[in-house]
Amino acid sequence: MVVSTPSTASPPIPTGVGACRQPPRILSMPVRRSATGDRSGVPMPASRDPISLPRPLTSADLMEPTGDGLKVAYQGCPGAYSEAAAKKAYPSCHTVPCEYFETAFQAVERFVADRAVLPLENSLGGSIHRNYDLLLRHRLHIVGEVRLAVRHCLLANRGVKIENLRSAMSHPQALAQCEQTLTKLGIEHREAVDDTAGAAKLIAEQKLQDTGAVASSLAAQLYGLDILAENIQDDTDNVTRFMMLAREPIIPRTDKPFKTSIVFSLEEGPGQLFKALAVFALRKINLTKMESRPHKKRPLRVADDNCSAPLKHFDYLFYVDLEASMADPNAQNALGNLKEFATFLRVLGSYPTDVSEA
Ligand SMILES: O=C(O)C(=O)Cc1ccccc1
Repeated sequence: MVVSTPSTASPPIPTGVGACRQPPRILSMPVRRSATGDRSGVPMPASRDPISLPRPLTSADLMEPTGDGLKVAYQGCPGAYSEAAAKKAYPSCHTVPCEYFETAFQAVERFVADRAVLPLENSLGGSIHRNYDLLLRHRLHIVGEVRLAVRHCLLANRGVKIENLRSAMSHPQALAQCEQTLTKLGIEHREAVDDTAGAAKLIAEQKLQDTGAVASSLAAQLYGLDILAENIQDDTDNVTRFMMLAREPIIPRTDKPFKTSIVFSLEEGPGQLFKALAVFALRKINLTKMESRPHKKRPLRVADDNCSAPLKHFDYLFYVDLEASMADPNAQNALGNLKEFATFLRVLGSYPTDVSEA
């Protein structure tokens, strides 16, 4: 097998189920870096020096990298929780702050970044629906999940006391997660902004005296704010689940716990959803999450290989997470069966389950 290196892309990450199962025999490995300098854990010699000649790829090289040199795009300012999630997934990555989620997706699509990180659900606030829609409108693949314990702090400019605060500024999810505590502290008004760290930055830059930010302790440090209260979320078990997205899927495995995220739509009619769920129940595949999104009035341009894909109308879209790997024939059969009657089906990704402490 000859490994080819794409001219502009990252080093080759094999695509498709079952690709590269055998340890590859390398005949030649061109010395080339991508425009973004992506190294993704694949050996890339810098010169013809015999000491730095390429070593054969191992299966470890084909796993998700831990992040050395990897660029990970996230929505928000430095100190946002999404950045912490990126660091948890890829400890030695470079994080790339982006103004909007859309920008983070585009950064990966245009090879400016290698991964995007996206918050999808929270143990208190539930699903972040807008981000589910983004997954469908773009062609990125879920390659990992990270569960992050979110501990909110109340931040304010030096010298400001809690009694001086009339307003709390943050991401809407963060404000919702602290609603009762903020009210108990006597803070009446809420101001929603795009991200928690962005609130901290704005309060510091504008030297606001009557507004506090709900954000991380790291944001306090980065923007020179005082921490007036810690752990202000209404529920101590406040966990957010983030997804890691990439241009190419990873090779699913069966030697460790994997999840597979899918989205599908069905014909209208009695029993359709029952039939869809039976596909998994009959094969003893556990579902860890299910979300339905009404779409009757909102046509969707679903990303596929044809960029001029027509708008499609779905009554409902069902997002389901399966406790199964796409490398498992049982899961492949289940999806094959679902495809027979679903009006639309897309596998968003098959990725290792985050079994670490949140
Ligand atoms: O605004 C942030 O810091 C984010 O990363 C989004 C978010 C907001 C609240 C909880 C978890 C993630």
